[in-house]
Amino acid sequence: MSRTFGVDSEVGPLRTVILHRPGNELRRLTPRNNDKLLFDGIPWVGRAQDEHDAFAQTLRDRDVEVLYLGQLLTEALGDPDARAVAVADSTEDLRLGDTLREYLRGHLGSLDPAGLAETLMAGVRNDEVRAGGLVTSLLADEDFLIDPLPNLLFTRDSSVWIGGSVAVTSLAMPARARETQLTELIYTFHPRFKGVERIYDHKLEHVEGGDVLALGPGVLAVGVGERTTPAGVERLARRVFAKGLAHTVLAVPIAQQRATMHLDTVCTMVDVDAVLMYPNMAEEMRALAVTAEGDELHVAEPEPFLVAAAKALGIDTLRRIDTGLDPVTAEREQWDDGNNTLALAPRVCIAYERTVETNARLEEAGIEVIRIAGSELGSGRGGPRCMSCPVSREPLA
Ligand SMILES: NC(=O)NCCC[C@H](N)C(=O)O
Repeated sequence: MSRTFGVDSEVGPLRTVILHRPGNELRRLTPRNNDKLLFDGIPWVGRAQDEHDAFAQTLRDRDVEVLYLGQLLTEALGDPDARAVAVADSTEDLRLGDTLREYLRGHLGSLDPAGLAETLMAGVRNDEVRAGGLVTSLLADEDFLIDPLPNLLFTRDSSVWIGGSVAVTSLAMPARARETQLTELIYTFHPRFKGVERIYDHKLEHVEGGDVLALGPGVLAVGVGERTTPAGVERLARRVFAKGLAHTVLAVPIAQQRATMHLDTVCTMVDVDAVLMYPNMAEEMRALAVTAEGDELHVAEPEPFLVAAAKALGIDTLRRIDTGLDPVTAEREQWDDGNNTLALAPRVCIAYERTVETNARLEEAGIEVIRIAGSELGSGRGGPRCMSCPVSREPLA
């Protein structure tokens, strides 16, 4: 089946999506490194894989094509130029020193595409290579020479499609920064994506895909908080305006804390005119509407988010459905990613089964909720939207 690229809304029928089946990179998590690697616990990897397989099957059952990041990376690394970039980029770290860097470059260069892809994702421990030399001897056995990337699971954050162009993002947390080296490789070297216009790259100001919501054709909302920076949204706005990919970017300040790390942890769209929102924050959420004024940016005064969004979309109101039932349930279910739904089409979404009250609210509002298990997947603090990067959605009729 041939499908074109492009995403101009949150809810247009989903056609193609990139997921990452969790693998050995999750087996690197220990109680000593899980905080730094942005996981709340140590997932049972086999069960996480089962849950993820069921998620992927749910998508296929609804006629969504599922691409896997690991597979795309392996295929991209079939190109010798891609391998050279991958080896150079993954060994830049100043912790390595010259001797170890040279050794590692030789080691990585000897791997086949699948082996190299696996190593780039799962990382390399000091005791897994017999490098020799001073740095090797001084590092502990369990020190990573190349850090593992357990958050690859959250493909939403490391690239985002805006119209028919893709933005390789710039991730703020050191534990995730290298993920975008991999998405950059995929979009540069994979035959499927050759020639696609790229409007952002991983060396620019921080922007994370979980903060970018395509509210409707021509309208983006971008959360600015723990991850995406004010300078990041400014840069992204300039780029999308220059390419005619949007007429309005709503910059939405969100609390700089883990519970609300991305805009999609507090707000996702479930219909062309309805959002699921975390009620404990909904009242105070504001947006600054940014539009183009020649080559400059025009920034409007802050307005309530729902008001600014409805105006930009040219509709009377954006309906709000609340996470949870009371403030405490809302707080628990927001933490468990009840907010983080993935729309398959207007009024159809995937949600974690555990966020019982939120799912009931959605159904009361006429939204079909397809429930998936996420007891293990959830330990990385991300839900169905975080775990998916839509590459193609049908335009809204
Ligand atoms: N869009 C999202 O909210 N993604 C979830 C990212 C979770 C990951 N452990 C992180 O802290 O970045």
